Amino acid sequence: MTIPTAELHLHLEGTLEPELIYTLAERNGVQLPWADIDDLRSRYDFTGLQHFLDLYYANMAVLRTEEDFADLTRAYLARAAAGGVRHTEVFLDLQAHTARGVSAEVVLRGVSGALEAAEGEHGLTAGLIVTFLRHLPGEEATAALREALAVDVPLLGVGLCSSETGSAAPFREAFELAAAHGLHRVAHAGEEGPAANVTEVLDVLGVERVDHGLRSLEDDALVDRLAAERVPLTLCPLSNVRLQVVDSLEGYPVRELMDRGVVVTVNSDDPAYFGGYVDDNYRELTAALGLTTAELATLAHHSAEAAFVTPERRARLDAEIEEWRAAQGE
Ligand SMILES: Nc1ncnc2[nH]cnc12
Ligand SMILES: [Zn+2]
Repeated sequence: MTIPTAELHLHLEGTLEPELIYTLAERNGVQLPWADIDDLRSRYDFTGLQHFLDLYYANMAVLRTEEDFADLTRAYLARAAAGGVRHTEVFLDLQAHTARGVSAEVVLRGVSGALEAAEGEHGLTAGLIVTFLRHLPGEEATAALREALAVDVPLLGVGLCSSETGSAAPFREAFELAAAHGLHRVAHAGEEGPAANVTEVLDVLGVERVDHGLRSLEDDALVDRLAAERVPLTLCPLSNVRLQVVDSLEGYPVRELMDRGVVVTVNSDDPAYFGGYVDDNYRELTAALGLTTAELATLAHHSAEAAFVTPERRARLDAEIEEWRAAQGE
């Protein structure tokens, strides 16, 4: 039985599998620049974040209609549920679609409709986090949030992702607008960028969780702060290997961060690109580091603690994790 968990760092567009890219390209009459699906797959050998992002944004060209976004979301939810995900908070790069002429309404209705059906179909609760693109100007993030707020779909929060270059300060206004609307706030930082980027998103954007945050380890005082304030890090082990942020899972510092009191969680980031969904991340990390049942249960409990859910929902997830632990016989 796979470990029950919340998934808190998952880019919906990063679940776009090569097969679905080809299906949607055919459905929408989009000409792909690859010879065939194997040619596309052969390009998934990334030298770093920007190399990956270039392909990730290019592949989004096949997503055009509300049905496309609903199909993508349903495919992810079915795979996630099969892999033990009980609650998911899905990132959506809205600006990457509106920039291509797909309306916010088409995107948000397709995704949100599928997320709302997940509880009935899979017993899986889900929320939607609109992620701002850091390589674009801050005012465009604010405008994207206003567009999203004008569509009648429930939003859980906002995030910040894409290339980790430049200051996050231009996004302060967008994050303040989000806070004023009662939305949760997260941001990618300390993935390829330095520990100072983590401090910046905490202090300038007021984020409640940090996505990746691995390079926080370069600043002892920051690690102590994350632990003291119980600011969770949403780690993505397979992503970090595939984007060459770390050399291998054998040296992955998840145990070190747990031992130092940091609320670390395990997530998949862009599973269609990085060789695995969240259950694959748990399994490969366990194989590499020899994680015990108790350590795995702690990681899963961290995901419940870090999730933006009601105390009742959290308690149900914690109880499922304890049932899983008991079933392991340790
Ligand atoms: N790993 C990642 N880092 C930053 N932005 C992203 N967008 C999708 N995946 C990302
Ligand atoms: Zn990410």
